[in-house]
Amino acid sequence: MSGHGEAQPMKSRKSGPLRGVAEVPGDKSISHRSLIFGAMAVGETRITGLLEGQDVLDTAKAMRAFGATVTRLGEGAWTVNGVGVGGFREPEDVIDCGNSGTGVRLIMGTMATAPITATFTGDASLRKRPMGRVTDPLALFGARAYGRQGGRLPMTVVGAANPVPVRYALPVASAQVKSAVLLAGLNAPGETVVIEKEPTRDHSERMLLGFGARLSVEKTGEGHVITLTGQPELRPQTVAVPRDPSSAAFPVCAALIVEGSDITVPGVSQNLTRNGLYLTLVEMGAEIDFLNPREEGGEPVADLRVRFSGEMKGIEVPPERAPSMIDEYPVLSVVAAFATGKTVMRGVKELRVKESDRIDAMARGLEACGVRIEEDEDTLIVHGMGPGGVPGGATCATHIDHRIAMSFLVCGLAAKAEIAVDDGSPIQTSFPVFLPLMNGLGASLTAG
Ligand SMILES: O=C(O)C1=C[C@@H](OP(=O)(O)O)[C@@H](O)[C@H](O)C1
Ligand SMILES: C=C(OP(=O)(O)O)C(=O)O
Repeated sequence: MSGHGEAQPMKSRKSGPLRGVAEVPGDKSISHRSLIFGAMAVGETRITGLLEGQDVLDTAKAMRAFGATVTRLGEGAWTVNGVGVGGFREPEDVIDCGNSGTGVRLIMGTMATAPITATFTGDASLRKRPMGRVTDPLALFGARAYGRQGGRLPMTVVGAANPVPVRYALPVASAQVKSAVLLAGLNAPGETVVIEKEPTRDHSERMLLGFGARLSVEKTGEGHVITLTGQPELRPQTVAVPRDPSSAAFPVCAALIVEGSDITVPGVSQNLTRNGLYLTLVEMGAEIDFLNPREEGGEPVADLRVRFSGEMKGIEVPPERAPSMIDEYPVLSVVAAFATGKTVMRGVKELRVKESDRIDAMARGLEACGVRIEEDEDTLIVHGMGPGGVPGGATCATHIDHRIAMSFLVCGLAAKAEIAVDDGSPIQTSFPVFLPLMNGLGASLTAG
């Protein structure tokens, strides 16, 4: 949906201890990929635990527009009957990816090596985000893209009728760009190679192997060298989507700052390309037990028992950890505001090109709540005020950004005075049950 509907103000206020089990929904990255890889396989892919957030629903709709049959059987249970690698048909209308950078960039990659043309758009947030990072490597395959100034949506992509394979070193640490190149490489003859200096989330690599593609990852001095053999026949899979560690971050961080809390969050990914927040919280002194380690849906997971941690201290977050926690900096900056001492987050300029400029959104909102912030282009520094020390009492702007909305609502659960957000509706994109789930643990969150 290109509009995100009417603004939905929300509020949170100081809460009693959070208690209970927080069963967060399915992983957003893996949900998008199950639909897209399912659409490129021949036969029926069965998915359970699919995240039914708006971002993923928009990808499901797009897969239908390109010719796949996508069916919802029940809550989180979906099937995709794919058209095969290179089998996308030309959509009859504009593809609207709503709020989703992952959706639009992965789908552009997928159609870029098919002999079809598609026009993409999104909501006011997505239309501001840079697409050149994806269309530049797609041009090497022979695709052409015509967008607005600065490589913005709406944008028309003309797929390459005779694609050539590509060797591409990622100029930014981005799993979306890596995945777009790999997806384009699927329908190019020969070997497509992607080189990433810093490892980013590896769901595309894991899932491509699962769907039967020939892919290898070599760790070299240049970084990870990923080699994909083009034009495989992908085999349909049964995908059990694990829970989303980026959504789990919100109840986890809330429990760490709300006095007396003791919650369990089952099935949180321990994938090394996703677990940076959890390492960071432990370094800050968080009381987190990682229980019952096991595999679920092809991902290493553990059950997290999380208790209020009064004694957390500010730290320097290692910049090389950024890709493994890129979506978690907003909520980490809230925990940092309740820690003692300063938390320094460097190497985070990618945050400026997410659903909003997340450095600016967190800095302005935390300042409005009485927290001292320092920032530059690539850095966010939060001066902690200690347990319960954040004054609050502000309305924070969310800029059509679900993570900003949820972060300030978490902040309000432990601040001295109520915190409001101007628009919580974007929460629907990734965590539609956020309000009832948090309130079920004892949080005081209200809409309206
Ligand atoms: O590949 C993915 O599923 C994602 C990659 C990340 O984006 P970048 O590739 O822009 O870092 C992340 O922020 C996004 O939420 C999901
Ligand atoms: C950055 C995010 O998503 P996307 O890029 O898919 O819009 C996110 O979910 O935090």
